[in-house]
Amino acid sequence: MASNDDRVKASWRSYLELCKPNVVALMILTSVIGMMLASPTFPHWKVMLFGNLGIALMAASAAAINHIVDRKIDPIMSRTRNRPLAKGNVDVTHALLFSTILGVSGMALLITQINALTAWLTFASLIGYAVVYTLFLKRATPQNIVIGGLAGAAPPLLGWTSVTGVVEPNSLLLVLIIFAWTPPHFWALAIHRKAEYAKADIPMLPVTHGEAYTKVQILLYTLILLAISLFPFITGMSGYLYLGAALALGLRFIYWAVVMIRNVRPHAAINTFKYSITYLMLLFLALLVDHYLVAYIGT
Ligand code: HEM
Ligand SMILES: CC(C)=CCC/C(C)=C/CC/C(C)=C/COP(=O)(O)OP(=O)(O)O
Repeated sequence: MASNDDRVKASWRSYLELCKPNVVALMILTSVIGMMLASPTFPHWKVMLFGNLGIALMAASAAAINHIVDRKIDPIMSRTRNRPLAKGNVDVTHALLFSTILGVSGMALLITQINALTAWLTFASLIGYAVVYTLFLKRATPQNIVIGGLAGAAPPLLGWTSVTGVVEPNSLLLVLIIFAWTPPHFWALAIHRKAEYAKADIPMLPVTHGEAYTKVQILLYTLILLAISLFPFITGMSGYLYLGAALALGLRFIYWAVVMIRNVRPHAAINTFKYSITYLMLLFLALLVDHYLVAYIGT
């Protein structure tokens, strides 16, 4: 029999799971880097702490709403059937309350400690993901994740505006990178999980247009991504170290897209999905290292 302690731990874990912590962690890495690139000096500790905390709370709130909206389809797919609401470990009322607490405290932090622009842009991202994508687009069109991807791509912009209070062109470049990255990131997983999405009646691209078509789309987006990822170098935001990293990481992504199209390797789709996460992490770290290296060498 489970002890009281086990039950408490299980419920903590369930609430943590509602936040999609790994996804939010990578988002926060991109918002931290957005903050650091926004100014030549290191951002004020208050902006770093309250800005990222506010953005993380709002993203986690959106993730919890996603769990609530998807509670009927999550039990159908093996990847999601153990989620807290799908399993009944957390009920809708508690999840809604939890999401509201996260969202309201995130918004309060951003408005009082950061600035109104960042707060409202973050709120727009929350609505974009939790309502526009999850409630409508996900069930309506195979272009769901392309349009919905804009919400997930926002964190570097949110980090940037936390520091500057204004939307600047370079911050939009970072958004564009994640926007172009999202289709290959997600469609690789969707190919791997095609049968489950079909079973749940969700019109993901591999279900509606087939695997071969989706793989070509992935290749096209990885080519676009490689091109877009060079913009920070072209505009002078980053230097040669970043250029080298963007080229190497981008070519590796294209390699995986081609491996998928050639259909000669088992597990190519899931490996491409895993690589997409490594790609984004390393690309943003390269932006960061380059930024401080250039500043250091320049002094
Ligand atoms: C609309 C846009 C996006 C869609 C549809 C999408 C979809 C997904 C899905 C279905 C998973 C699998 C989750 C699981 O197995 O539990 C996943 C995992 C992941 N995604 Fe995304 N994603 C999107 C945007 C992003 C963004 C913007 C980031 C970060 C900047 C991100 C980072 C991750 C990470 C780190 C994982 C691994 C999670 C884990 O291992 O627990 N995703 N994504
Ligand atoms: C405020 C802000 C920055 C908001 C962004 C919030 C956020 C956590 C976006 C995550 C994107 C994501 C994991 C989409 C997958 O949803 P899915 O429903 O297709 O995947 P699932 O089946 O794994 O739930």
